Amino acid sequence: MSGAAVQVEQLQKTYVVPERDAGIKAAMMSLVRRRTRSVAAVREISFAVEAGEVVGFLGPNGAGKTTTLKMLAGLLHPTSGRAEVLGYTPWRRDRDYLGRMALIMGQRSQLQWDIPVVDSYRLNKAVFQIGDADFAARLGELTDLLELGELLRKPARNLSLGERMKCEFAGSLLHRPQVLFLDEPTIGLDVAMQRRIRSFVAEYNRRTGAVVMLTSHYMADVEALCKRVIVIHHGTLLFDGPLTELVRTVAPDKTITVELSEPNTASRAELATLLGGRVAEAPIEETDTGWRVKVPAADTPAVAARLLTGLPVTDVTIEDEPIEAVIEKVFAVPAHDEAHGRASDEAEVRR
Ligand SMILES: Nc1ncnc2c1ncn2[C@@H]1O[C@H](COP(=O)(O)OP(=O)(O)OP(=O)(O)O)[C@@H](O)[C@H]1O
Repeated sequence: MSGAAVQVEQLQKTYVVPERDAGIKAAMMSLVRRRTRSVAAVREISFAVEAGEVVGFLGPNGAGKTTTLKMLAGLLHPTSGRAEVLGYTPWRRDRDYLGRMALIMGQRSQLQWDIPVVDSYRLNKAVFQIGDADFAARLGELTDLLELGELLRKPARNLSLGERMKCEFAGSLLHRPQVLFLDEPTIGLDVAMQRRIRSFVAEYNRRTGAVVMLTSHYMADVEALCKRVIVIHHGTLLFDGPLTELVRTVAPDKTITVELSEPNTASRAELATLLGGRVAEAPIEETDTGWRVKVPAADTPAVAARLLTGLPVTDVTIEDEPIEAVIEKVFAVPAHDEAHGRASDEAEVRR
């Protein structure tokens, strides 16, 4: 495999789940003949992440994101395929590997519920064999960065969700992992706390050069942190590249809004003429104070210039399609993955 920090090749995970119809007869039958169903959660995905990169791992519910992160964190064995993280095969659970990565899940606490947070940290200190001086220095740094202060003395069960997440981060980073897998780290947090966690992740990446792979349903997280995104859907990799390229490909238009000193001085037909050429076919919408038009991104400067010279414009704004809308379009691909000749997500198997 190459020297990338994370290298994934043809990774697959199929869960086999028992299946039974309702009723006593079905329960009896299942004793002699077990019926199972296989769920293809991750299908032959391949990608590589270089040291220092922050990559957004996107997909709708059930796409296979958590399953992939769990394999990379060594919590699950794949059905087939290969992965190396920092040169280790994660599911061999090499002690050195576990000491160099962290998986933080927004919906699962890794802190001991009933003891003060700092005592949970002391347990981590022992597990990861962190020296006294390193522990004190790192805890001091993380306490400052995340403003933990008094929280360290409280049991985790007494913390608010946002406070707990800050403490989860600090606890998971005391051993200075070089790879961070973050699964919905801001889920359920208020906007201010989301921003706090986001800037903390960016700062940790900047200070340590750690690789970060992040799943989030909040596009603000992705926009703020990830230049590159990997999109999976139905377990299949749909896109891997710069976020800007994804936006350009899926939403190639920009919206220009002009406010006029004398609203509606230009008729729709006049405006269309002013826009000219194929731009004239773009959707034109009348607003209370002027017009809003959608134009191909490449034509934006020329169109804006024509509007500015041809109309009594008092204000002009040019916007990309909101990232949420872009991602929604990406996810709107059909459930059936014809390109791979698969008829369905789930195949029946009997034994
Ligand atoms: N332990 C399991 N046993 C059986 N099926 C599972 C198991 N875990 C996940 N799945 C199934 O595998 C598929 C992928 O699930 P996964 O949790 O990886 O998706 P996800 O992209 O993380 O979704 P979400 O955004 O909802 O967390 C889904 O169809 C899910 O129902």
